[in-house]
Amino acid sequence: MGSDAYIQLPVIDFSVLDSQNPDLGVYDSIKTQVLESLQEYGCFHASIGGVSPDLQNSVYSAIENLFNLPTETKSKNTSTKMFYGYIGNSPQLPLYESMGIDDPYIPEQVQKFTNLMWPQGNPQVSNDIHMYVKKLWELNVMTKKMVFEILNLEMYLHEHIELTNYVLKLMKYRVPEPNESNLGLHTHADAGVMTILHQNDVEGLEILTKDDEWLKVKLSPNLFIVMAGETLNVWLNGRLHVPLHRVVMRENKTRFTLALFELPKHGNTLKAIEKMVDDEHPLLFNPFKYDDFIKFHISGGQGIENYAVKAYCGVSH
Ligand SMILES: O=C(O)CCC(=O)C(=O)O
Ligand SMILES: [Fe+2]
Repeated sequence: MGSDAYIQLPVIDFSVLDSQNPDLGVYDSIKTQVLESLQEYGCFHASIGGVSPDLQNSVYSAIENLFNLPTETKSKNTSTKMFYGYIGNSPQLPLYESMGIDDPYIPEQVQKFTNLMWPQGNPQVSNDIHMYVKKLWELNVMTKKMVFEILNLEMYLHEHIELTNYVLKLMKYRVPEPNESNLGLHTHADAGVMTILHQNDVEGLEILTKDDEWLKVKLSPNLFIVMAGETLNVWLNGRLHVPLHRVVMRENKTRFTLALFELPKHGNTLKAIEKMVDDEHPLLFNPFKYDDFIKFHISGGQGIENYAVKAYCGVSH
């Protein structure tokens, strides 16, 4: 399986905002591009400053080393979030392996993880991962701020920042055996708020467009993929497109990727921002408790085209 054509994702340059006095016109133009891309594709490619090729290489070589550790060691990686501790040898996804770090923008959290994996410690890797995550986190925060601003929801931003936290996921996809399917990760929409994704060296990510066409995402080592999740669309009452995507392994090479997920905190109720609901935009999702949704998700209650949140609380009109 797999697609042949590439998606032409918009490339948005955030690095111009790094200067002390960014031009307001430039800021506004980026904001518009962000919203339009998320409405049309549910994602875009972002170019950011501050991630040197050296940093990138050292983070990916650390990821490779991490996955080479014994399964017993890797299994020590747990998360307060369901699906974000160590996953490997899954019969449904035999090519896929992953580890997660909770709240990775806190240096001590990354250190806790590296100390668990390398009991003698590994400050270099811990620092590199933290530095890298900080950049991805800044990109996430900026994107969310821009989306709220352009939809005139500034006054709701702070409250919605408080509703979420973050997990960094490190992923490995092995090369399929000759008799195995090349599906690395099944079709899904990200259930959280927003995902910042990076594929380093080997392609594999594919996105279903609004026209129902599966297209490959081109490998761009210097660009990050920003993707909307279903929770963001619950808040915004469906203003964005949330893309279904999957991973297909077509190259004869092990694939490593990295993703920063912004997820609702446990215990929270998620619902549309009132201002986003009116005659023209009837309510699309019933308010729901995130923990109840997770239970539903684990029980495999997905259904409707792999949009798990929509399957759980979507309103039928
Ligand atoms: O590895 C990838 O490129 C995609 C991973 C992904 O979609 C996910 O973990 O939700
Ligand atoms: Fe995903």
